[in-house]
Amino acid sequence: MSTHQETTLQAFDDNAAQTAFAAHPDWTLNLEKGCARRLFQFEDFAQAFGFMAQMAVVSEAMNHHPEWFNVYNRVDITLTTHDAGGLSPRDKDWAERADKVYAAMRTGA
Ligand SMILES: C[C@H](O)[C@H](O)[C@H]1CNC2=NC(N)=NC(=O)C2=N1
Repeated sequence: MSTHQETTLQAFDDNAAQTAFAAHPDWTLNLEKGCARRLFQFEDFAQAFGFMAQMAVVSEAMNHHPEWFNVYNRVDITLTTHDAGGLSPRDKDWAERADKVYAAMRTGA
C-alpha cells in the first residue's frame, strides 16, 4: 500500500531548495547533485542506533528513505528524492523530523 502524495514528488528548483532548507541550517545543500547532507553525532552507538530506529519508522511512514552511513556514534545522512531526480519537499520534511528527533534526544525531551 502506498499512502504518499504524488504531488510532492516534483523536485525543487535551486531557489526553492534554499528557501525550504533555510530553517535547517545544519543541512548542507549540494545543488549540483540535488541532495542535502548532515552529520549527526551522538554520545555512543546505542544513541546513534536509537536515532536510526526512530527515523526508520518515520521513513517507512513517509515512504521516503535516507542514504546513511553509521560508524559508532556518527550517522552521516544524505537526502535526495530519487523519483524526482533531486531535492523535493519530502527531503525537507524528513530533515525536519530528523532535526526534531535529534533535539529531543539531546534535551532528554
Ligand atoms: C517505490 C517506492 O515508493 C519509491 O521508490 C520511494 C521509496 N523511497 C524513496 N526514498 C527516497 N529518498 N527517494 C525516493 O524517490 C523514494 N521513492
